[in-house]
Amino acid sequence: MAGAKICGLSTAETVAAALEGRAEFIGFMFFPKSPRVVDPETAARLAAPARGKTRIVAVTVDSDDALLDHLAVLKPDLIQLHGQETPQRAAAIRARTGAGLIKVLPVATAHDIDAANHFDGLVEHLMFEGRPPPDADRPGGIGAKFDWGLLAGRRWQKPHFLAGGLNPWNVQEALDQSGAPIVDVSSGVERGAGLKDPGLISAFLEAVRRA
Ligand SMILES: O=C(O)c1ccccc1NCC(=O)[C@H](O)[C@H](O)COP(=O)(O)O
Repeated sequence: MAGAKICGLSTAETVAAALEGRAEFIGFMFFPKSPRVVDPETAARLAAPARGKTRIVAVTVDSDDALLDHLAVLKPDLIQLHGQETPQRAAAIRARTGAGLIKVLPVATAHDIDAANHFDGLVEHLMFEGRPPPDADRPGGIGAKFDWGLLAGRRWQKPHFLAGGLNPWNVQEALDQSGAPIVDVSSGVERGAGLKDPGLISAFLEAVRRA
């Protein structure tokens, strides 16, 4: 069975829905322009009932060291690198924080997937997400899909994530086409910008379980 991550949580009700549906990962967003942004103290409060039951992920975009240090109040299991971080910067973040890393690679073509080789073994998980259009105001969480078949038969040292444009109605097809071991969703379980819906979270996790 595939694993699932529910990303961009900002309320106790939606954290509870993710836990109830047995999400393996939950994500909190620390990119200031995101409609899902929370501060580290709020994330720590929301994450308290989840600790030890699921893996807690802090999503960052080309973060400076001050934010990384501030994330200590959350004690994330993993830090998601969603910007232009190089392998050298990823190694420095791992050393500074002691957290495992998820490195996100934006994908439009098969060539984009090769970039993963620079991070394989260095990070705990790779994540492949549809490449946002050039005029997007943020590098993720906008429902951008790619050809899921590009991942078929591909494996790296640790299980990888598929992300971008998934929802309760297409996740089975995405898993069938990609063979991805873990899926990640944000806007596909929302009823409005940044507003996660507990019912959609449950439906997504149920669809992953059934796939
Ligand atoms: O969610 C955001 O606003 C965001 C901003 C900047 C970087 C990353 C962001 N989100 C990351 C994610 O939530 C995941 O990549 C997500 O699974 C994919 O988003 P979606 O296509 O909306 O499901």
